[in-house]
Amino acid sequence: MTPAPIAVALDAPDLETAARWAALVTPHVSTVKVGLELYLRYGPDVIASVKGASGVEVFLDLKLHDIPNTVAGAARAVARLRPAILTVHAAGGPAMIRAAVEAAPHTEIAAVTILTSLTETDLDRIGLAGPADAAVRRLAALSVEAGATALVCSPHEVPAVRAEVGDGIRLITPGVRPTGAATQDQARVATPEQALADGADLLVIGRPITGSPDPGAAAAAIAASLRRSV
Ligand SMILES: O=c1ccn([C@@H]2O[C@H](COP(=O)(O)O)[C@@H](O)[C@H]2O)c(=O)[nH]1
Repeated sequence: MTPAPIAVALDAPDLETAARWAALVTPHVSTVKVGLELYLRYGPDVIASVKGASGVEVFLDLKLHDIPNTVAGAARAVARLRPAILTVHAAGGPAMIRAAVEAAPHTEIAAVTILTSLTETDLDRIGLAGPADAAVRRLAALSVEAGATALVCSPHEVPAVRAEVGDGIRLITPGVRPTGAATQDQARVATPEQALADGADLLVIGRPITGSPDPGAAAAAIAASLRRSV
C-alpha cells in the first residue's frame, strides 16, 4: 500500500523515543519530520536514527531565519545530510530564501508563511493586520519567485495559496487535527480529510499520532481514513 502523504512530527524529548515513533509510523506514512527540539539536542545523528532501514523521507524543519549569508551557511551545513525538505521562514525575504535554495540544491526548500499557531489577533499585534490568507498569499508568492518549491501554510489557506502559485508547488500543512482531537496550541486547523480535499500535498501531524498510546495504529487509522476520503 502506498504510504499516506503525512509527515509525522517527531517532537520527542529523546532520540530513543523519536526512533521508536519513526519505526512504528513509517509503514503508514511517507515522511517523518525532525524539528528544533530533536535537532538541537542531538544534531545531525538524528537523521540516521529516525530513518532507520526504511526509505522514508526526512523533513528537516529548522525554520531558518537570518541574513542571507548566514542562512546559506546553515543550509549548506545541513544539505550534506540530504533531507528531502528543509524549512526557512518566508518572512526572511527573497534574498534569504534564494540563498537557501542555492546552498542546498538537492533538498526541497519549503518556505513557512504564517505559523499555524497564530490567530488573527496575533497577526494584528505583530503588524500583519487583515485576514491571514492575504499575508500568507503574499509570502507564498515572494517565496516561489525566490525559488522555493514548497510552502508551509495552514489548511485554511490552501485554496488561496494554490490559486496564487498554481500546481507544481508542494503545499505542506501543519495544524491538522482529526475530528474531535484537541487543537492544543494550533489556531488555524482542519481535519486531515478536509486539508487533503482542499489540495494540500503533505499533512504534518504530530501529537495526535505521537501522543497516542499506539502511534503506529493512530497513523494507520488516519492513513486509512484519507484513503477512504479520496
Ligand atoms: O506553521 C507551522 C510550521 C510548523 N509547524 C510544526 O508542525 C508540527 C505540528 O505538530 P502538532 O503536534 O501536530 O501540532 C510541529 O513540529 C511544529 O513545529 C507548525 O505546527 N506550524
